[in-house]
Amino acid sequence: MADRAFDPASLRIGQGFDVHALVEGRKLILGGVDVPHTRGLLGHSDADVLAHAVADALLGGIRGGDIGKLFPDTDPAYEGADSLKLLAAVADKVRAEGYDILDVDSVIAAQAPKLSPYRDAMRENLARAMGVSVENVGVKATTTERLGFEGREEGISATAVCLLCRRP
Ligand SMILES: Nc1ccn([C@@H]2O[C@H](COP(=O)(O)O)[C@@H](O)[C@H]2O)c(=O)n1
Ligand SMILES: C[C@@]1(CO)OP(=O)(O)OP(=O)(O)OC[C@H]1O
Repeated sequence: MADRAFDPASLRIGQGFDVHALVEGRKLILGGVDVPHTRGLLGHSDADVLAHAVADALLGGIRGGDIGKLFPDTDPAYEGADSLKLLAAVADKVRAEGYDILDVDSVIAAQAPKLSPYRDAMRENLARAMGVSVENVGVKATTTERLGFEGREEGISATAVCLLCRRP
């Protein structure tokens, strides 16, 4: 790391969190992956709770509000929107503000279905959307041991953190 000297004041962290309800008759899209399941997430967009949490983490890092401010859920333009495209637009905004995306990590809280088979595909989709290496994108999954709304399979939540660096 000796050759990677940087001004610590150029670093920013961001945190994002999102929840969507599980309902019948919707696809379950997580990190851009169409996960086979009996129910899917309800939302104005494709309700990709993971992509939304990551987008909000990026926006937190630049103190840029949140995705609801950028892409209002009252705007028909975002009805059924591909959330990876919204995430790509947010990543472009981060770079336009003078920041590079160094690292992103995330957790999905879902009692079901089993998500580990889709983890790497989600990482690849998120990385491509943000224009970063897949090595710099983490996705994890946890149940909540049947506790809370995720545990009762009423919904799925996701949380994400990111590290940004202002270009010199
Ligand atoms: N929807 C999920 C939830 C969990 N996993 C994987 O199972 C592991 C154990 O989960 P616990 O909640 O019992 O700690 C977890 O670390 C994940 O690898 C999963 O794939 N999909
Ligand atoms: C993604 C957006 C797009 O209108 O809508 P939803 O899919 O409803 O998702 P949510 O996280 O509730 O709000 C953010 C909105 O920007």
